[in-house]
Amino acid sequence: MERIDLLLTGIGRLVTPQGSVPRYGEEMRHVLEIEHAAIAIRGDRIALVGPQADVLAQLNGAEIAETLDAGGCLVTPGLVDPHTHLVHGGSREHELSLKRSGVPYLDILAQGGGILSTVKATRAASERELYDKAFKSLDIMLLNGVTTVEAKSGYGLTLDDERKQLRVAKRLHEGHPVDVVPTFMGAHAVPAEYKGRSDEFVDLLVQEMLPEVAREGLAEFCDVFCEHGVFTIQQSRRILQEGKLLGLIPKIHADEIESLGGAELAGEVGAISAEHLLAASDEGMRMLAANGVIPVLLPGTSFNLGLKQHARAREMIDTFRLPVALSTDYNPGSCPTESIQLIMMLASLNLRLLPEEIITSCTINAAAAIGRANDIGSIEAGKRADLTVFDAPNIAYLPYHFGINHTFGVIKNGKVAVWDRRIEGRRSAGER
Ligand SMILES: N=CN[C@@H](CCC(=O)O)C(=O)O
Ligand SMILES: [Zn+2]
Repeated sequence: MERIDLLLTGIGRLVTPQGSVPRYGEEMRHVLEIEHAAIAIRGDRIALVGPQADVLAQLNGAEIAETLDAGGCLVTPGLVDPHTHLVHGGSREHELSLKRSGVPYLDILAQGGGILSTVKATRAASERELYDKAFKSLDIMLLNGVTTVEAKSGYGLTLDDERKQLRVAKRLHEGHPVDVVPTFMGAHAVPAEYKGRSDEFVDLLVQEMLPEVAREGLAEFCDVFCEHGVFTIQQSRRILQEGKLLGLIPKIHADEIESLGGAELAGEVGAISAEHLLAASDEGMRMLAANGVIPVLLPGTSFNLGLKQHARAREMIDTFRLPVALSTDYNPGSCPTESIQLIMMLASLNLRLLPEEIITSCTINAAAAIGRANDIGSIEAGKRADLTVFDAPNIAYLPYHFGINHTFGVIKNGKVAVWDRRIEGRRSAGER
């Protein structure tokens, strides 16, 4: 056996989905569970995983640079957050009372607030300010156990301001332990200067913004807010198809508030994922399934907007055999939280997902929603050594004991990124 850089022992329970593709329907419940496990890491890769006795036997005679005892904690793959609006200026607590008095989300946007208020703040912010603010959010995500995050632009809405957001995302990827995956979302809202002229804004997007973003390699995905009063099905189709021709993989905010046919469009254009989907039709869900589109559900958003309706996750899994993923949708308007563990709780409460389905949704299926299921999302030899260590006896405990952060440790790219001294306390307590 070659040299091992890091050996993680004393894992009370290891839970992981398996494979390099999304888990569909009832497969989402099939996770591997190993008690008293260990993981050997070489460089940024997992070299060995299994029951501790087996791993130690296989390592017999190997040089081990560092050994860490997980103190009997629960270990899962590093969590993946595949839908965030990470980079933005300002915040929108000034809209809270308006929202709570019953003014709908889309009405606030139509009045020039909502997303457009964050557009003003983002345009006014320097690259440094955007970087520092997003860096803090990434710290919170990491401390919550997240190791990879998708980040959308969409608060610039001019070529230069969109490029500014995407450049910040790139620098964050380089400068923060959490990996940041960039998505161009110039079609997030029609900016004030194009009010009533949305087709002209779409021309600008297609003719100038998309080609430049693709030319500079600033994004992997292209996303559109397809919604009543924002971008129509026809406009969304045009943007996503043009983006696809330029090598940007389609994603879509679909059927969040009204059933417009966004899920159907996701299937038609071959999107990698469709997001929200509260109002998706049966035909829409059938189209997602027929075209391998991953539904990314955002229960924090429906919760925070006070909506009675939730995405029909049980039907998606049980009837349509879809590979559901979960995400925070972290953004300053509809879901101002970085806490993926809150989302786990809401997925249990409002989407009726089982603990195994929740773990799968936050790991391998979330990784697949950003095209990375072959690299992250499970604990297997050869995969990236991204691991989250929880102070919990099992995975059901995570959504059960809610409102707190269970994460005690995070290994990112084979390196210790978070290690709470309370792990040591757990170990000594276990030994007594
Ligand atoms: N729905 C559109 N976009 C975001 C919200 C953005 C905002 O309100 O600033 C979402 O995914 O919920
Ligand atoms: Zn969103």
